Amino acid sequence: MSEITSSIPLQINPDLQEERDKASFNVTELTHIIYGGIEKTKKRKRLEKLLFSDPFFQEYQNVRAFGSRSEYYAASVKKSTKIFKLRRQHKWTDEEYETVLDICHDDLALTLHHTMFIPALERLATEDQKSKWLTLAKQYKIIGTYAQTELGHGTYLQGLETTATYDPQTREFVMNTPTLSAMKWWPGSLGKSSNHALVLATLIISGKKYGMHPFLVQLRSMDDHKVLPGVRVGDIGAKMGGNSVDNGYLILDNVRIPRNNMLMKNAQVSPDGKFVTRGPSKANYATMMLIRVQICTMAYQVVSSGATIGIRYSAVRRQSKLDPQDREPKILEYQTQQYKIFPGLAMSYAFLFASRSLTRKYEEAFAEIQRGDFKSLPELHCLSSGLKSFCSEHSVRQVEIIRQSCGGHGYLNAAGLGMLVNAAAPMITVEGENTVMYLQLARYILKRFAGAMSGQQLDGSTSYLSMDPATYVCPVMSETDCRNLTALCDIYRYRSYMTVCRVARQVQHDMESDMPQHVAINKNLVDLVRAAKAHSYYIVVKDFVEGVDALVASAPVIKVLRTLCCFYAAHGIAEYSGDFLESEAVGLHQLKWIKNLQVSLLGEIRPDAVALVDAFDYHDITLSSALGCYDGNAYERLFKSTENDPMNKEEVHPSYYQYLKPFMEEMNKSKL
Ligand SMILES: CCCCC/C=C\C/C=C\C/C=C\C/C=C\C/C=C\CCCCC(=O)SCCNC(=O)CCNC(=O)[C@H](O)C(C)(C)COP(=O)(O)OP(=O)(O)OC[C@H]1O[C@@H](n2cnc3c(N)ncnc32)[C@H](O)[C@@H]1OP(=O)(O)O
Ligand SMILES: Cc1cc2nc3c(=O)[nH]c(=O)nc-3n(C[C@H](O)[C@H](O)[C@H](O)COP(=O)(O)OP(=O)(O)OC[C@H]3O[C@@H](n4cnc5c(N)ncnc54)[C@H](O)[C@@H]3O)c2cc1C
Repeated sequence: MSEITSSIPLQINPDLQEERDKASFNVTELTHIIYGGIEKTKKRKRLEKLLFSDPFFQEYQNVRAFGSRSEYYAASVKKSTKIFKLRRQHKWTDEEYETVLDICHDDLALTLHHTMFIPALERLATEDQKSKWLTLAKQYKIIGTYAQTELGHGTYLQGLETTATYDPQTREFVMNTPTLSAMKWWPGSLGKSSNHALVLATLIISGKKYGMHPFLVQLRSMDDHKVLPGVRVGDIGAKMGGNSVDNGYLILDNVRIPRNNMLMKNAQVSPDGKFVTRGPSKANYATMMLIRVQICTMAYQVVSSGATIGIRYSAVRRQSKLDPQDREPKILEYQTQQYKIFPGLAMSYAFLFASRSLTRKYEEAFAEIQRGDFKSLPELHCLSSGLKSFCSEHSVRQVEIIRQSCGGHGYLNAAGLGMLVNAAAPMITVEGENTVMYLQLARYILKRFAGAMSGQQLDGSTSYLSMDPATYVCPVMSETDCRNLTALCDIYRYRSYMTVCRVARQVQHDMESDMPQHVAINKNLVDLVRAAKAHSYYIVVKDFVEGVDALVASAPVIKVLRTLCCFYAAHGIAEYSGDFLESEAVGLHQLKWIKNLQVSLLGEIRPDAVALVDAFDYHDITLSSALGCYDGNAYERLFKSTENDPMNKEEVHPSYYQYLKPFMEEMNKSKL
């Protein structure tokens, strides 16, 4: 017993080293592909070194694990301000700053300032307004948030109740929260951190409503951070996760702001109260679309960090017996363990390619929109809505499966998986609740399908809806065909086509039976979401296949990525086999072959599993997991983590003197 210490061995756990030694490809080459080239990887490493040479970043992990809510929030404010100062000091570009946020985990108290406040100013303010407000925001001379959601409404933006009433006498807007349900509720960094908020409110001029518009409202004094007259603001309370962020409430009572505080890029109110719009009516929704695109990248980061922890731990954990003559095997040897974790590994690479492709499309469309050309907006809105929902839903579910696959230790905070699931869970809700976003996509698909039926030539992500289904023959004719990525992609495309076609016909049939449109739609909502999911799955598989096909890389890297891509596609068909059979994208024979392939691919991925997660190259501090550390010394790190546990500070806990001791004394004296 005396040999048991909590020090961490210097060497890599031999079980993990053994895995690294048998990798079939060069891990560094794949890391460069993931980060977009050698230079970017080097830059990230330099930034990591700079940040983590400061002991604060290590100490922060302890506060996060063991501190009170208030201590965690304070440490997170400190972390945010440290990063802001480093940014100024080192003159980081936006890209370098984004890299730093990725390295740091997205749990900064002031995160909304960067993720939403600044992008909203960039998208919604006029050039004059930008030169004032954006400059101040970028220099951290004001700290802001994006206050849209209310207690009564988050999804239905037309139902927002906060009002901005124009007063032409004083040339001001009067901001009001008319009811309890109108109070802003949820905005991040609102409760305690921000001194300004971009408040989304219904514009009223001379008693007439003009829809939702953005207004910049100062909330707190710039001298002492005290709340300004007419403003009530506070934190909404502890959440399942993300407790470093002060999501807040806000009540405005006749708060007057100058006319110029309405962000007027898309619509203007003249001094005498005339309302003029420019561009499409949804132009003020622009910031949400950006974040939806970013959530796909976050989903990649979430699932790839979960897979890293699960796979490294499974390579060092030994349990039970496979061969009765042999020692206990690594749990990674069990086929069932591989079946729990490898879908998350394959999904990581699928989402890497899908989020990259979506980001590229977003950047192209954004450049067009800046030039006043809005033609790509509907396609981009629907693509980003669908992929945001798909990637968040699948990544959160998969990380929870990985957490369960780590047995009891997966339940400890020190494992990092529970925290990851809880921090990532809101991706399903924020920036448009997933079902609602799938329905936005479904609405678009139905319109495009109707267009295709009337002979329109479609382009973009829905172009396949012009296909003639009669020409479809399942491209998998034999077991070997199942490895053909194009064939697998065709199966997804046809499944999507048939799912869309079925629901479109049903809606049309219901409407022709004299059902009002809204009744017909509501009667088919479940199938509409199914169609949006089938379409999104097809897009992700297509992006993965096309991404791998376009790669310029060594043969071993291409081979391992093709294997993962094949597994990702085969696994999806096996998991949703009912849908694929129902749509006749595959028959029973093909399904059997694809299921067999899926299982045999587990064994092919197995030797490269650790190398494939090493390629994500997450720093130990970023991963923040005793189970997933690079050196594989999971038990030592778990034991070490107990040193910081305040419960272990005293040999005898104060509660003993307060409660247990008197209780024991009473029990011992008792005659019963
Ligand atoms: C180891 C490495 C580290 C790993 C760890 C990594 C990360 C850390 C771990 C975890 C972190 C992960 C997650 C973090 C969690 C939280 C995230 C943090 C911050 C996020 C901030 C969140 C901020 C917010 O939520 S802000 C509020 C967002 N609110 C919404 O999104 C509201 C949703 N509602 C709407 O958008 C709309 O109401 C609507 C549903 C679209 C309906 O709108 P409506 O006006 O009613 O329109 P209608 O349906 O009638 O449609 C009309 C028409 O318009 C078209 N339309 C709609 N929207 C748009 C648009 N945006 N652009 C273009 N066109 C649009 C629509 O299609 C219709 O068109 P048509 O008429 O059919 O042609
Ligand atoms: C961690 C976190 C951070 C946030 N940060 C911000 C922020 O910074 N700023 C901000 O403004 N907001 C923020 N929000 C709010 C967030 O944007 C909303 O919660 C989100 O848009 C969902 O809206 P809701 O809460 O009104 O959900 P609801 O719309 O009430 O959803 C409840 C249920 O109703 C269903 N439903 C609703 N409408 C329909 C429909 N039309 N068809 C079918 N089903 C429907 C949904 O599918 C869901 O199942 C945050 C939320 C969270 C959890």
